[in-house]
Amino acid sequence: VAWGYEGDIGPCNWHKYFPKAGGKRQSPIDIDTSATQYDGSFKPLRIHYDSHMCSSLTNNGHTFCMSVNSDQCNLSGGPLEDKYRLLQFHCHWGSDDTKGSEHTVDGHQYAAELHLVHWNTDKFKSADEAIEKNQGIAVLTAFIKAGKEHRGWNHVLSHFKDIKKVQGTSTVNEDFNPKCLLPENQTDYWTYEGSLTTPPCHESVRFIIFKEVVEVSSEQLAQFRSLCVCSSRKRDTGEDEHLVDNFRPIQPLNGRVVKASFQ
Ligand SMILES: C[C@@H](NC(=O)c1ccc(Cl)c(S(N)(=O)=O)c1)c1ccccc1O
Ligand SMILES: [Zn+2]
Repeated sequence: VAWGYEGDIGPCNWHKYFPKAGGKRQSPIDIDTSATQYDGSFKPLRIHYDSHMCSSLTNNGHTFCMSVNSDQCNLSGGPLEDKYRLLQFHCHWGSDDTKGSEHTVDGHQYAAELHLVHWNTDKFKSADEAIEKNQGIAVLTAFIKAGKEHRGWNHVLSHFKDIKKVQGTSTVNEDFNPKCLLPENQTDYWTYEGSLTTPPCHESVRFIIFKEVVEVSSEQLAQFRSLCVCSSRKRDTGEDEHLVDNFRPIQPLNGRVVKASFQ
């Protein structure tokens, strides 16, 4: 079923075709820093990615998605009880630098948000199984704001011309380690239990959201916006429709508590 971020197929109607979108533990949420609870029991987060992973970059009409097929990119520790493997990473962004992130912090929205999606290899046999199950998915999340240029992002953006159109795919073989896209401080983060922020909105996700914000240049952010939604549907002026504002609105917390790894 076609879904999107505006009009009749937008987030307010997702629940009609994807019933879980109306659930009690949906994402994204606003992080009210005065209500977070410090949890001193978290072990150090262990993020072990190798860079010799062949991966492909695709424009799926909703975002760009760098899929990873390396069994050496693993995540464990922190709030996680099991070992998780990197499946893909993608971003959400806005039509200008004042909006674009899905989660907000004390009501503040950032220009973009990076999601590194991992699946639980201790409990499940495949990502397709894990994506529907509680504790199946862990997403490392970093906020992005406009500032100085980020050289690591250029490795990804350099492939965007190949995926400008929907279903465009480019193979990325160069030595690229997505760990370079994360902030330096990987000990301070918030974490809570939520859902996929896109249909089918399975309530299977543990979000781990770094407090430190990553900077990229405004020109790099503009490159995110250069992706096209679909080559077929041209606007009456004949120009491409760009993929922007692909962020879901804030969802009710419903009594969930956001834990903090720091005081
Ligand atoms: C947009 C893209 N979504 C994902 O691939 C996705 C998968 C897992 C997670 Cl955990 C997230 S998220 N945003 O919560 O981190 C997003 C998508 C494209 C096409 C069809 C369905 C579909 O879901
Ligand atoms: Zn996402």
